[in-house]
Amino acid sequence: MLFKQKGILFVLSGPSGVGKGTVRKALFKKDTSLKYSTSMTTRPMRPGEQEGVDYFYRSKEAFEHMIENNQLLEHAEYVGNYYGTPREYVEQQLEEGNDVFLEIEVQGALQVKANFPEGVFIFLSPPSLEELKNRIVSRGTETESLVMNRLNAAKEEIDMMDAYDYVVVNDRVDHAVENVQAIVKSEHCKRERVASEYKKILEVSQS
Ligand SMILES: Nc1nc2c(ncn2[C@@H]2O[C@H](COP(=O)(O)OP(=O)(O)O)[C@@H](O)[C@H]2O)c(=O)[nH]1
Ligand SMILES: Nc1ncnc2c1ncn2[C@@H]1O[C@H](COP(=O)(O)OP(=O)(O)O)[C@@H](O)[C@H]1O
Repeated sequence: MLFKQKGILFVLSGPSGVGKGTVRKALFKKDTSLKYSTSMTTRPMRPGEQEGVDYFYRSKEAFEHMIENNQLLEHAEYVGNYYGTPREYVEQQLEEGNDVFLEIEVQGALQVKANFPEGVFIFLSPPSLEELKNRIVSRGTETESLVMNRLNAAKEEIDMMDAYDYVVVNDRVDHAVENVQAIVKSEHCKRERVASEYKKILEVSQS
């Protein structure tokens, strides 16, 4: 009997401004075996962003239609906009044996954990709240009141750290990327071991 292994779902999450996007982009330059799931959002496109690359940009109505039709694996309202993960791409890639990588905020990660407890959940943490504030301000994409909203959300999100399998501190981008790569490698080794034990049991039971 042929034993086909499913892919692993990796979820990178953490507060806004911690560097999730930066770390994910640097990781994808080094690791081409992971499939990135592009999210859908109702927030306006920022300069330099592209439809289908950074996000799928949709109206509130179109997004709500996706929710009603159960076409999102998870979704969250974050600082006044919707963000969500299209279900079909993720399920199809995992079924084909490909590893899928999500980069999402904390409420969404907790929903994915409820539906996919076998996923691997990584919390990207700032070295300090002070440094988090510096990063949000220096990125220059938010007004002062939005910076405060994001920092307040961050404090609540940091309290959720215990629900994750791993915590990676984003002190330096290259360190954080190496740590995420080490997690990916180690999860592969674990799954390989489990698969080879499973194969042995199948062989014994069929002989
Ligand atoms: N739940 C959920 N959060 C998402 C998704 N895509 C992006 N996010 C998160 O939504 C938050 C806001 O994203 P964005 O407006 O692009 O700002 P930035 O990531 O802080 O530059 C970030 O924490 C993202 O990681 C998604 O599909 N689902
Ligand atoms: N390790 C790091 N050290 C210093 N600045 C960083 C680091 N990681 C990310 N940044 C900067 O912090 C800001 C927020 O990063 P970003 O990737 O947009 O965060 P997120 O996707 O979590 O909201 C950006 O200006 C980015 O260049």
